[in-house]
Amino acid sequence: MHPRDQTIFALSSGRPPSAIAIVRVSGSVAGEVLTSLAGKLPSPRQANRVTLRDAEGRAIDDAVVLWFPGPGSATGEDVAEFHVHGGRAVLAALLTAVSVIPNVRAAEPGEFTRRGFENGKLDLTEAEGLDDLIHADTDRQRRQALRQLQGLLGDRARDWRERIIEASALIEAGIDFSDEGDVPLELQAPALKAIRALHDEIARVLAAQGKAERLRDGLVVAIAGPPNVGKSTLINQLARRDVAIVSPHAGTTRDVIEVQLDLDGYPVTVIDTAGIRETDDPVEQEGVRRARARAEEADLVLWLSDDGDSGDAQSAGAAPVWIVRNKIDLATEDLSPAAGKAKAPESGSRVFAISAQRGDGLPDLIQALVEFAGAFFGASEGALVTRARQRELLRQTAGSLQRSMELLGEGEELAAEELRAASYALGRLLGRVDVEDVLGAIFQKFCIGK
Ligand SMILES: Nc1nc2c(ncn2[C@@H]2O[C@H](COP(=O)(O)OP(=O)(O)OP(=O)(O)O)[C@@H](O)[C@H]2O)c(=O)[nH]1
Ligand SMILES: [K+]
Ligand SMILES: [Mg+2]
Repeated sequence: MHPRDQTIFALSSGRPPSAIAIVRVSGSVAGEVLTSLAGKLPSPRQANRVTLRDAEGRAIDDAVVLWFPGPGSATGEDVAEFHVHGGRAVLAALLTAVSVIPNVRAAEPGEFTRRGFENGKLDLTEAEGLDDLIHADTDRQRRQALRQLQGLLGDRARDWRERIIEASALIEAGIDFSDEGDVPLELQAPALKAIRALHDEIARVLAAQGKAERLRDGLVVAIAGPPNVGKSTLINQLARRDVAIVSPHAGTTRDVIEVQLDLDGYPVTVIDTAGIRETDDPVEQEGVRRARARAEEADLVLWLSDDGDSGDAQSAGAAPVWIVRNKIDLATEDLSPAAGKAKAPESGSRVFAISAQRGDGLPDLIQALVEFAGAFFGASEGALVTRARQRELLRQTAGSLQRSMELLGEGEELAAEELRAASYALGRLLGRVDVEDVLGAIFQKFCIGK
C-alpha cells in the first residue's frame, strides 16, 4: 500500500506526562483501529467513555474516544481520537496496540494537516496560519495567525483568481471577434479596467504590510556598550528574572544572552552582550566579537553608558541606536534628557536616563520599546501577508498584471499569457498548483501529530 494511503497515528497533545493525552488516527483503517481497541465503533462526533484493550484483551486505560467519519473530519478521512491519561507507559501501550494493526503507521510531521490540505479542507495559506497559531507566543502573533487560519488571504486570493479568469475571458472574446488579431478598443477597455482594479488591490495589500512577516520572528533589541555600565542589570530588569550574571567586575558577560519578551503582545528578543572594549583576554575578545556581530544584526541597539557620553556609541548595522544613560541614582546633577545634559544624538535616535538597579526611568524606556515595536511591525493588525513566500507570489501576481496591461495594446495573446501567469502565481499561493517538494518543505516544519 502506498504510504499516502496508509492510516497514520500520532500523539497530538504535548509531551508526557500530562493529565490527558490525545492520540489521533486518520485513514481508511481508523474505524478498525477504534473497534479493535474500544470494542465497538461509537456514535459519530460524541464523546464515549470506554476501556481500551490490546489485542490480547488486556486493559490499556480508561479513556474517552471520538469517532469522526470522513469526509466531515479535520483531515477529510475517517478519524479516531483517543483521550487517555497522559502517562508515558499508558501512551507506550496505546501506541503499540495501534501500530500492530496492519496498514497503520506513525505520522510524519504535519501529515494530518497535509491530508486535510490535499482533501480540500484548507488551503495553503490557512495551513500556514495553523502552523503559526500553534507556534504563537504572544497575543498579536496569535491574532495574526488566526486571521490567516480563517482564510482571509486565501479568500482574497480566490476572488482575485476568479476575476483574472473573467478578464482573460474578455480578452479571449476580443481575440475571437477580430479576424486579423487586433482587438477593437471597445473590447479592450473593460478588460483593462478590470486588470487595473485587480492590480491596485494587490498593490495595496502589499503596501499595507509593514513588517507583518516579522511578527512571526519578533523584534531583536541588543543591549551594548562599554564594560560594567549595567547591561546585564538592565536585561534582568526587562526579563524580571536573573538571566545574566551581574558583578562589579568589568568583563563579566562573555556569551550572548537572549531573552524572549512579550511587550504588549509584540514578541521581542532582548540580547545582552559583552562590554565592548580593547582587551588582551582571548575569551573576552571572542565575547566582544560576538557582541559586535549580534548588535549588527539587531533591529534596535540600546547603547548603555554610565557617564552620559554617547560619543563612542557604535553599531555597524543599519539599526537605530538609542543612548541609555544608566546609574542616574549615583548622579548628583539632573541627567534626564529634558535637562539637556546628554548629547543630542543623530536622527532616529533617542536618549534615556535610567537606573537599571533602582528601576528609575524603566517604564519610559519600556513604553518607547512598545511604540518602536508597533511602528516596526507596521499596521500588522490588518495585515494579510505573513510570510515571505506569500509576499513573493503576490509580487509576481502584481508584476504579471502590470505587464498584461502594458501588452494589451500590442498583442492580446501576450497579455492573456501574462494573466495566466498571474493566475498561476495565485494558485501557488493557495497551494493548488504547487509541486511536491515545495509542499514537502512547508509541511515538514509542522509538529508531529498536526
Ligand atoms: N548604582 C548603580 N549601580 C548599578 C546600576 N546598574 C548596574 N549597576 C552595578 O554596576 C555593576 C556592573 O553591572 P553589570 O550589569 O554587571 O554591568 P555589565 O554592563 O553587564 O558589565 P559587563 O558584562 O562586565 O560588561 C554591578 O555592580 C551593578 O550592580 C545602577 O543603575 N545603579
Ligand atoms: K560587570
Ligand atoms: Mg554583563
